[in-house]
Amino acid sequence: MSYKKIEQYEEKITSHLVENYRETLTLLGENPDREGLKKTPHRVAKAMQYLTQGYHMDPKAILESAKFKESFSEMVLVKDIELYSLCEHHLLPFFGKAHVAYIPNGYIVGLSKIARVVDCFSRRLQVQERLTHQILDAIQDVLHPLGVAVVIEAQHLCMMMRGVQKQNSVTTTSAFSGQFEDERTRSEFIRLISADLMHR
Ligand SMILES: Nc1nc2c(ncn2[C@@H]2O[C@H](COP(=O)(O)OP(=O)(O)OP(=O)(O)O)[C@@H](O)[C@H]2O)c(=O)[nH]1
Ligand SMILES: [Zn+2]
Repeated sequence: MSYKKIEQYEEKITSHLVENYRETLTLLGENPDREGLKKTPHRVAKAMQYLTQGYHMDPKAILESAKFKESFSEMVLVKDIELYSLCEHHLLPFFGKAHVAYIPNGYIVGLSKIARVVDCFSRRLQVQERLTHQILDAIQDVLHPLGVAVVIEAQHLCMMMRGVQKQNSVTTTSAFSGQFEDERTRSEFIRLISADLMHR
């Protein structure tokens, strides 16, 4: 599809979303024509398209774009990558941090690309477990490293604002491959993500 055609297609989707959000406001008992709400359907449509833009991103292309041959073979850890996602059950946000490590096997990757892969999968409708595995699989498939580890700690607004209403619960999910399945390597990773090294 040409750039122009993609733009036209996206505008069409936006205008359908706007119509839907106008109707939603009415169904919720609001008047979508009152001053403060006039532009709201358009704003929400744009916001939701932004928050789900990950569907149009290719995580493998992101990683391939900065993959470098290198013989370094110690653990590389990018921790505290903030993430914002939407739970697929309620379309409410969940947010927190991802910690991602890999052990290179001939190739390293630009560090920012790891954070971009986290964004690429976060900006979709998700469950935290699948998000964790998708990040691991993308890195595994492109870099073929000796191992990958992903830990995500997140709070879910669907558990805080509604439903069970627990304000302080944090959900931790993890996925490990290769050398991280070994107890010693995994413990080293856990020690590093738990340590406040920057502030010593
Ligand atoms: N495993 C998993 N569950 C999630 C995630 N995000 C939300 N949930 C849960 O999805 C479940 C959906 O359960 P349902 O019983 O169908 O929905 P519900 O009636 O709205 O549930 P309550 O939240 O308990 O009121 C809830 O238990 C949510 O807490 C996630 O990332 N992973
Ligand atoms: Zn939810």
